[in-house]
Amino acid sequence: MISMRDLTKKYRARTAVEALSLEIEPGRVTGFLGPNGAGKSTTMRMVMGLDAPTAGRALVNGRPYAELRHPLREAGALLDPRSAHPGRSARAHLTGMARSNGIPAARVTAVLDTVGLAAVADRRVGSFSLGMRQRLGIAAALLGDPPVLLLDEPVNGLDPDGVRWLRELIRSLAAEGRTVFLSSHLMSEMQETADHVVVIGRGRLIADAPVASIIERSSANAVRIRSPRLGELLPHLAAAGLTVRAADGGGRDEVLVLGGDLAGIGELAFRHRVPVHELSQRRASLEEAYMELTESSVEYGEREPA
Ligand SMILES: Nc1ncnc2c1ncn2[C@@H]1O[C@H](COP(=O)(O)OP(=O)(O)OP(=O)(O)O)[C@@H](O)[C@H]1O
Repeated sequence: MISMRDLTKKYRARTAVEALSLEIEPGRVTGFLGPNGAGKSTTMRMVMGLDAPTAGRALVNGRPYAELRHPLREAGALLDPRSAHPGRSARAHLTGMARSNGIPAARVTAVLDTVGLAAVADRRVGSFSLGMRQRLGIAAALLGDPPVLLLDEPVNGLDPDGVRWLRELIRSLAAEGRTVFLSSHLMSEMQETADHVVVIGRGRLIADAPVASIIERSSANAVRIRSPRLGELLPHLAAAGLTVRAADGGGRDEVLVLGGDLAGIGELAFRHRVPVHELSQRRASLEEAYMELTESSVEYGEREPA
């Protein structure tokens, strides 16, 4: 379990993280989302005791990270895949960590196997690709078999097989009852992996809710309706207070109806004797829901021309 209470970090005049209060629960994958510069890495660094909060606090299993007796056995993190020394082998890197944390050497072999680096364990880390470094960072996070895991952009650099492997690993870690806190900019991957998401923008909390309810609330949920006499139906939809917009990639005989449900719209068409050739639910994606939530808090990057 990770708890944050009014967690705040200021860099001179800039507030990177502002009064975040959150409980990251065990037994599920919590995705951590936000635009570039929103404060995700800073938050994770404060949880792991690498940055001191300006105000508030972050607790891991009820205590500040710095006060944990066996930190690697309580929380593991992948924060920077470049943190391993390039001149050392993967095995030497992990063995050093295990030794200084009282972790049995057998764990090194076990985690190298888990992340698929057993065959290259004795090669210098400097010769590793980004994906291999990510795997090594994940091995380091898993080394102490901790109940809490923080992974900052772990998908970066992984090939499609690697992405899939990581998704399954993350899901199984949460299924074992661990707390998994994961940041990523890949929304489709997050939708597949996370049970719950925390969204921040400009350091402030925007949403803290199950993935399903974040998607449910999106205005991109709609009913697609196709009819050869669509023109007759449109005034009735408007009279029922429903908004209509062009269907993405659809023809002139179809529209998306916002704010209604399948049954109601089907019955409306039936009452007015308008034939319907298609009536289907269009579900929003996490990406669409996320875009709406963060629209006003994007600081960096391109904007749509006005
Ligand atoms: N050491 C530092 N000194 C000054 N400002 C910093 C420092 N570290 C982070 N910041 C600022 O704090 C803000 C939050 O940065 P952070 O890296 O936590 O965001 P992020 O959500 O992880 O972004 P990204 O998605 O781009 O990785 C940014 O405006 C950043 O410039």
